[in-house]
Amino acid sequence: MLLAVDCGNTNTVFSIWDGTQFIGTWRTSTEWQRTADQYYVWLSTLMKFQKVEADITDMIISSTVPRVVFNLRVLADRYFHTRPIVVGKPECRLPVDVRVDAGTAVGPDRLVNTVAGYDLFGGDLIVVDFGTATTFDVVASDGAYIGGVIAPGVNLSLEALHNAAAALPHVDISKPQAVIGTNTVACMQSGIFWGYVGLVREICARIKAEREREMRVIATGGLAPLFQQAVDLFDTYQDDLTMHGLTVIYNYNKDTA
Ligand SMILES: Nc1ncnc2c1ncn2[C@@H]1O[C@H](COP(=O)(O)OP(=O)(O)O)[C@@H](O)[C@H]1O
Ligand SMILES: CC(C)(COP(=O)(O)O)[C@@H](O)C(=O)NCCC(=O)O
Ligand SMILES: [K+]
Repeated sequence: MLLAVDCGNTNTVFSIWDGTQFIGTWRTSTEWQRTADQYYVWLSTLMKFQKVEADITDMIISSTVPRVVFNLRVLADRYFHTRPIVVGKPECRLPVDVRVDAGTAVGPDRLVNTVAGYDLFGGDLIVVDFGTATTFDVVASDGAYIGGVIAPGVNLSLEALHNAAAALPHVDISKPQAVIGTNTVACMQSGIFWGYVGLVREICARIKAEREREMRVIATGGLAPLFQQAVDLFDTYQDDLTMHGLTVIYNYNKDTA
């Protein structure tokens, strides 16, 4: 079975794919110091607890944090006796083209999102990923990744306000009742929530205008549901988009090995 690992700047997600479906998914915070032994104790404990029986024989990794890959490689070698496929490394082939400026190291999560989006929906897509950063990945009609947009993440923006201004508290994001806030927390939530709605609308509209075509907008990532339920910004919300992309890339590399 396949262990797929999606490591973002905030969270790392492990999923086990039995060839047909994901039979277990677990999330931990991203810490590059975590060792292979620590990962294994954590993972095997949760698997036992949820009675997930899996003979892991293969592993694929996408990591936006280069430093964590070393210990994940040790995990693969020591506990699963396999060499992982690492997205972004030359030996990992992608089923789509990447058409960006020479020398650009595109975030592997964005490449995986592109592959997943194209596999599920075909071309002419905008994938919006609400992670630590909010990324927009533009997928051409032939499935190629042709660039995109990187904006500060929702929680990052709230943290920045709190860190930079002495009188602004730490607040969690939620949809405010009104645009005009009548207390500090409501004012901050309004600025970030409605500011983000505007950001997503404007960027998607400009991408479509630049491409001179209609494009499907897919949302994924931790905070996508908040925006999905609150306003009409996306055509589709796809919770496990990145994980799906990892299985597609894994199969592609196996088939063309
Ligand atoms: N269900 C949730 N509700 C609220 N915040 C969440 C939820 N899931 C994730 N987040 C927050 O959203 C941000 C993005 O999370 P995630 O998509 O895991 O980021 P990354 O892939 O960059 O690690 C983080 O700040 C995280 O704490
Ligand atoms: C933009 C990102 C920080 C997003 O990471 P995430 O929010 O998923 O942790 C990541 O994709 C990255 O480090 N990209 C490298 C630069 C690029 O994609 O062009
Ligand atoms: K991500």
